[in-house]
Amino acid sequence: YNAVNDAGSGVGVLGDTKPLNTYLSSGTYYLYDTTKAMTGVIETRTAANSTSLPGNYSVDPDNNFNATSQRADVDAHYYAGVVYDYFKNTHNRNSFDNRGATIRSTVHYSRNYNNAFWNGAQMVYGDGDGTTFRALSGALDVVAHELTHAVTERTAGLEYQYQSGALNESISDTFGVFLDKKNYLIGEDVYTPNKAGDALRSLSDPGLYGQPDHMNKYVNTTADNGGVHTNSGIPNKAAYLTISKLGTSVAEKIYYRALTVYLSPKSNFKDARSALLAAAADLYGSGSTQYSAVASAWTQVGVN
Ligand SMILES: O=C(O)[C@H](CCc1ccccc1)CC1(C(=O)N[C@@H](Cc2c[nH]c3ccccc23)C(=O)O)CCCC1
Ligand SMILES: [Zn+2]
Repeated sequence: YNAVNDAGSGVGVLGDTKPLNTYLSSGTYYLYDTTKAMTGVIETRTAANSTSLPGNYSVDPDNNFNATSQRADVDAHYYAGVVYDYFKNTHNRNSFDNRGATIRSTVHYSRNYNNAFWNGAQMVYGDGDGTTFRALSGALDVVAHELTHAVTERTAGLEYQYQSGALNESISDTFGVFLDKKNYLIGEDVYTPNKAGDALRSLSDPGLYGQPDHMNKYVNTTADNGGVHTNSGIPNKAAYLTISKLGTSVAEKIYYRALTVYLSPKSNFKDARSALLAAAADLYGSGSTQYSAVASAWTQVGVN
């Protein structure tokens, strides 16, 4: 039972090779990363197209996870490590609970499953049907979105309905953009694999994918827990305006402080404006250009 950490390698959903932190035990390599300063580990499992969780560990005989069937496993494991490192290195947060909790992912959930989710205990990813989605763990912004739900649950605890739910959604999309800096899109790497240039959501132009970008376009509905994936367009637009003005390294400090110090379960969009302003004032002063950029962003989306 020689349990040592091994520098494995794997091929991801987009066919790219990447290093993997694996674990050798009794001649088998596991997607089980013990290299982080956690009490827990980062572990990746497969549901093997069933819906039973957490499923069995993803394993390989030679530490080269390069089978097509392993691509979703590779990216879920690798990107979970990237997101762990982001919260630790950028915000000094040790896993989603700030106490080094194990980060567990399960891939190959169900059959042709065009979605992903955090179920309160772990991340779960479908393989997609190959038309609407390819394996959803293949997108860093999706993995960051899901793990940020866990952080939000342990901090602000934003109730997943109506405005607090849309805010919860927007926080996850915003940290998705903090991690996946190449653009202001969500899910573009895994959405409609046969169609280039589109995405699930756009923070810079929420209207592109049917989301409101101003309070006067707020959608009153009971569907989707009160339209949490629709009305997130409004705080998403404010986040875009803030990030494009201040840059990621300033914006992410303001957002993280608002999330962990000022937001609470029933916070609405107006409370979010106040929370972000309070965070900006703490970090840069109430007369700062950072403070006025946040104020301007929320005024532009009709939240004063
Ligand atoms: O984490 C979330 O907010 C979404 C969780 C959705 C879910 C909730 C409860 C049980 C199962 C699934 C998953 C993601 C999401 O935004 N899903 C949207 C859009 C979407 C994805 N696949 C779909 C298939 C049909 C309709 C909508 C969708 C949704 O479920 O609305 C986040 C990033 C990408 C996937
Ligand atoms: Zn979400």
